[in-house]
Amino acid sequence: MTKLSVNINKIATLRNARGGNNPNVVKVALDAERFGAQGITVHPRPDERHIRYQDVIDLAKVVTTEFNIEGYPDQRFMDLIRLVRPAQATLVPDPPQAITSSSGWDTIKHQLLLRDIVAELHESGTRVSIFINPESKYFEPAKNTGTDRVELYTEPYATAYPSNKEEAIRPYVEVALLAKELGLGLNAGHDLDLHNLKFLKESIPFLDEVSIGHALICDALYFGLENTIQMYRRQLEV
Ligand SMILES: CC(=O)[C@@H](O)[C@H](O)COP(=O)(O)O
Ligand SMILES: NCC(=O)COP(=O)(O)O
Repeated sequence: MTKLSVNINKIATLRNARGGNNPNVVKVALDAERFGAQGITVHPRPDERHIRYQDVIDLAKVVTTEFNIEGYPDQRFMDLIRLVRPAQATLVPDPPQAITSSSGWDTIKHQLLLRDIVAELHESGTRVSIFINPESKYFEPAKNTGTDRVELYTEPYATAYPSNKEEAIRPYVEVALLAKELGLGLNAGHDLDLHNLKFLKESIPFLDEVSIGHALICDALYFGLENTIQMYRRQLEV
């Protein structure tokens, strides 16, 4: 079964726009779980443009599905993970000023750094996933870091999907089979939506988890959050 983890970054974007507490990030997370989300994902960025570090602390107390915290493993991020001990930490190589995530790790260049980070996170009892591009050269070095999973960066797939879905999925199937051979768990995320999700799942049926935020929250403006989460869940029931 492929789990749907709902990324609620953009709920915090809307809340921060007016400076109050509406929408309430904790309430939305609990409602999302009640509506069928099998995980909650947040990405506290250093400038706290959306999810704040305090949000993470508050959410950790109440989330009952899998809590997945994404981010660059600087000291503040590592201290946060050690404090809240989420089910999963997803390491992303984003610089502080990045408008959004735009690449996976160079696990060749950063293998030793990542190996130490993974070991430290394992001490907190947290599963580790490493954000990765669909390039086979990065997968054995990723395995050598000791990470439990990798998360396929799916923006290139989403961009290419409308013009040629068979070509778009090809590198992802190749590296997914390699990950499986290496004994790596497999997540996927970024720019997944109601158009491209089903084909990804059909092509890689052994995906452990997809984390979806931007498109899902946008869809919820039209279909409602409960209906939207159910619509995304149905895309994964192939
Ligand atoms: C790592 C990734 O691809 C996304 O989870 C990321 O959290 C998106 O961040 P923004 O919501 O800040 O665009
Ligand atoms: N790891 C991907 C994620 O959590 C959400 O990415 P997006 O759906 O907001 O692009």
